[in-house]
Amino acid sequence: MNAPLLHAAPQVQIDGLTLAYDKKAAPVLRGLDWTLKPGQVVGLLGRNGAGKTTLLEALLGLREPQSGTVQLFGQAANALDDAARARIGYVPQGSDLFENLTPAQLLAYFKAFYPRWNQAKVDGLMARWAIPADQAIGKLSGGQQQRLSIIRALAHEPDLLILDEPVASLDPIGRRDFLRELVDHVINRGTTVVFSTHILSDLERVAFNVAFLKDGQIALQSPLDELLEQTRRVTGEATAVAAFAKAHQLATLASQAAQPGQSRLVLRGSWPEALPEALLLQTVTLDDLFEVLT
Ligand SMILES: Nc1ncnc2c1ncn2[C@@H]1O[C@H](COP(=O)(O)OP(=O)(O)OP(=O)(O)O)[C@@H](O)[C@H]1O
Repeated sequence: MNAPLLHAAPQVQIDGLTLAYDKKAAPVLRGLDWTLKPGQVVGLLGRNGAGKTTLLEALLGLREPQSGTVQLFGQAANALDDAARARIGYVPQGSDLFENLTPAQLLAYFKAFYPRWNQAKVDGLMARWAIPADQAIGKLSGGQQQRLSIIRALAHEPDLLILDEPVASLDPIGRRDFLRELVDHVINRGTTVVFSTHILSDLERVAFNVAFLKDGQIALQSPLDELLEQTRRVTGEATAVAAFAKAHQLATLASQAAQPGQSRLVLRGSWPEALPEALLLQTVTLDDLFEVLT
């Protein structure tokens, strides 16, 4: 997997994004800041209704925020020129395909818009994923439509690929094939990828970074390995846990239910070699992190 070019100019730069559907209710996105560098692969995590789709649509300039700015490749997301637009691939959560066209007609239509269209890749994926080229899209199964949407998004070899729950209606074989395509041919050529999913095991296979969306903001973004390495659940007598966290400057990610007089904290930081015997330290999984950070 390519290392992200962390010194390079960001491909996505979001500053102070606030977006509400209903002016009377709390906004879905609340002053959100987010930066994606070229080659970064980020899994976007959040509970149902947290605002992942809203964020991805705003990122693509498809939703007008109340305040804040979104820049893609240094241009305003809602006023991209054609060259910048051609560098983006998007697989939306629902099908946005023209139901009366056939897959062959749809792909021929999109081919005309993209200078960098890889027909060999399209033909290969259409055959491998067994999509009937000449049947109306409306008559394909949900999984077949999702595969077609993925082929359409990959065909022009985008530099920025936005995937909103791309595997939701794929069977296990389809998911495995898609993840393999993503790792072997998309991530390896340095594409910046944002991938929202609720299937955490998929994310562990693909995403180098994870970003947690909570209360309308990116609560935390980190390389996944680093985050798992740095985080432990610590249980013990409340004052001893607090003193330990303070002494080693560990950040509290969450406080969980414990026996009276005890506390159980999820702490993040760099851990000392020698650990006090009175405290119980446990490693955490991505599922645990999802629970405490979303
Ligand atoms: N078009 C819309 N009009 C009004 N409210 C909307 C609209 N789209 C989404 N919402 C609301 O905004 C909030 C965020 O929705 P969004 O679809 O962005 O969440 P999500 O994190 O993608 O959820 P899920 O994991 O269920 O797909 C929800 O409360 C939802 O009801």
